[in-house]
Amino acid sequence: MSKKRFIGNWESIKTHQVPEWYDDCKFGIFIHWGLYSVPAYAPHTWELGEVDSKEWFLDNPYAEWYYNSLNIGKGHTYDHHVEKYGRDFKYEDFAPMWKAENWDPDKWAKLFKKSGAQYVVLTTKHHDGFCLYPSKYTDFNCVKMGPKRDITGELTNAVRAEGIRMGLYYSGLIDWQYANDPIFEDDDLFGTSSPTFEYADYSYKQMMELVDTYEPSVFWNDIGWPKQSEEMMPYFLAHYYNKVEEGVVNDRFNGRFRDFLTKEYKQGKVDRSEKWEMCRGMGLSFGYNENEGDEQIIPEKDLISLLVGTVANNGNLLINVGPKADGTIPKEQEKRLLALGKWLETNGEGIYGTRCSRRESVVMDNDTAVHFTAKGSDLYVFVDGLEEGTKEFDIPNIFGELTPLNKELQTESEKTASGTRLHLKNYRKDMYTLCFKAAGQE
Ligand SMILES: C[C@@H]1N[C@H](CN)[C@@H](O)[C@H](O)[C@@H]1O
Repeated sequence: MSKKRFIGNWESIKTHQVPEWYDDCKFGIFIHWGLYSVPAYAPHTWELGEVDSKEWFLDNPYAEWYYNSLNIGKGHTYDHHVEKYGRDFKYEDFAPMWKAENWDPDKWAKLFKKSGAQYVVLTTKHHDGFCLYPSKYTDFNCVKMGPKRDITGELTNAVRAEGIRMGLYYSGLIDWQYANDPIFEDDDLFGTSSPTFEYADYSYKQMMELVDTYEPSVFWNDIGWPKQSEEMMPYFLAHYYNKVEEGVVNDRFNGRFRDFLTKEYKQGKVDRSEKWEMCRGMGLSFGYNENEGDEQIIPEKDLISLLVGTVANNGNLLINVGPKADGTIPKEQEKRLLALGKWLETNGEGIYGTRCSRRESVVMDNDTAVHFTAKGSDLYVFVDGLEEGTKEFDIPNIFGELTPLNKELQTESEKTASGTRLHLKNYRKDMYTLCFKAAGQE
């Protein structure tokens, strides 16, 4: 079949279909790495959405917002900066300190492979405006200074060599090299961000050079798109889809278009009728935060539950890693990725390549949950949140044999008036969420 061609108008763009791969893959890894990884500091305060934006920005837990936390001139991060680096030390002064001296992109790619991730999304330019690729339009980039390497290029090659798709994040509306009024609340995000035609032109040209140079499978725009160039959006999207046939974009293009909806932590309206993706840090931050160790980040059990609950409701999970400035991934984050990968080795059949079941998730009275996925006529039943040593568990409205994907698990199924009672002989909590195949029962 000849390749579909798009032209730069909304009528053409709106014929774009979400490619199967994005529905099949279920799990990706976000990477926030940049100058903010040098100070690697934020207070461990709230999860996004827990407090209103006025409180949020004063003690921002996002370590990748270090620049703004200095710009507002108060709060924990500002006080920490003055004490450790001095009042006159500018954010840009971190650039020569970022060496990435221990960075081995192949090692990262192999870890991502072991985690079971099917795609990666790397920050190519976050809000601070520092580019993790040799942009033709600014020298404020990681080849001209700091690591003096094409981080995006090297990681793209390493990730693709492992058969994983590469996506790119770009901060479309905020670039503190073009507009850096301090942001004290959400309204400032959209009211004062990058108000010039100059920036609109700059960002359009950077997004095009990213597409042409790296041909990313995912173009993950953030915050929004400059109003001054909104009418250029269809041209960008047509160019992107013509260049990257299986490319997808998220929903952060001023609400004008999307291939998938996004949730960030618990923020964002999604429903299972449309493809969506949930992103979050392993802790409260995307960028590495020295205040987030093993105790402050999501436990393996909850990360696996998050994946299952997201996939069962038509979502992908994009879990973030925040590497250290030297290029190593914090041990506690690596541990979570390996736990995910080990669980997926056993239970991935009920995750990858599945679609939403016609059955919706059920929360049981003892706080356990039953989630469903489907693959053709086969149903996969996930039992989540069992206590250590649980001996039996009732699954409503499913009748017949339930075969555990975890071959270590010894079970017996007993038909009851309302469904199936599972007798679990040796459930251990390190088995995490259990998955059973109910052949032909979707
Ligand atoms: C994925 C996250 N998106 C938010 C904007 N909603 C950013 O402000 C944050 O730093 C991170 O990149």
